[in-house]
Amino acid sequence: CQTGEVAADPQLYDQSYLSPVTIGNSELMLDFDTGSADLWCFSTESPAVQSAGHGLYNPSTGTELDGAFWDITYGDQSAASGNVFADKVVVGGVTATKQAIEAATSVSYEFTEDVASDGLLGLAFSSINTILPQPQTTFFDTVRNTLAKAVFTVDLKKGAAGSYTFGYIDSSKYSGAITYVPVNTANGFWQFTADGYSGGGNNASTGRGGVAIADTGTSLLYLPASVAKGYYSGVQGASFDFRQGGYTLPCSATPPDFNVAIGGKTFTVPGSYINYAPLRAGSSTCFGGIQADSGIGFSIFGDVFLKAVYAIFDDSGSSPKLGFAAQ
Ligand SMILES: CNCc1nccn1C
Repeated sequence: CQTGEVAADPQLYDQSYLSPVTIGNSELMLDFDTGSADLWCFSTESPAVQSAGHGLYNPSTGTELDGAFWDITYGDQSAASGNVFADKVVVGGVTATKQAIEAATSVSYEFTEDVASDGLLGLAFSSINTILPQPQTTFFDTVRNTLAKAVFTVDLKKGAAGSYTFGYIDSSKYSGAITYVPVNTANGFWQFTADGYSGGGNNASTGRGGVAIADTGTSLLYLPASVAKGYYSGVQGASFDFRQGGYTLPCSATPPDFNVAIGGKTFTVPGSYINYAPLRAGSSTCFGGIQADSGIGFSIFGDVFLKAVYAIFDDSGSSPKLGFAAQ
């Protein structure tokens, strides 16, 4: 029975968290993403103009899946595509002997520019894997029957290294009880229902909960427009900036804490997490860590929320569930 743990290293402003993964005989830094289900990486097949500065997977150690290809577009319209190989993947000591590796032959500029990241490791449900003609399993699904327990956990931190564990829950990483809620897998995400919100201006219109997904690959916390508006109504100098496409606030502000009720338990995001990052280096205006989820169709509990809790992604029972505990 396999268990393992791997570091989650924060990038600038906690924009993403990267973890070392051995693929074939390359060690790459991948962005673990519970909001998607493709394991893709820059490769020796990627055009040099797109892959400059990135670690590359060399498919010579793998076996090509003939006729298989993949093409993914994320919510922010970033995209990548390529072909597929089966190869050995090791994450924190947990080994998948034959994992589908999606080698990029084309990536959009968002990925080219993010030189610290060599690709993504999807941890959503394999039902949304983009490989055609036959979707393949995520790393977690590939190894889950070899794990001591079919779970992985997420312990992200603000401005410090956190960790992912596979196959076990680490009791040293949380305090109090774990609150579990059911997961709806219909859209392929770790989707749950938040009971309600409070904190901030008009107490962030408490009581209005909603459908949400837990997404380690998204930096911020996207909430119903009325909740986001209500929160910032209590923050001096905050406003919705159409040019920036979201709420901004003075970097000097100390925004109020924000509370989320899930499964009857309240989890608090410290206000400091919501003063997210300067619009550009040296700016005294910062982008807010809470934004409206308008047009998405559900709320996204990205890293701004996840770094305030210990999260358990549990597929060990008759149906998947999400656990949250105070860090
Ligand atoms: C889908 N989850 C995270 C995400 N959103 C935009 C890009 N990425 C990787």
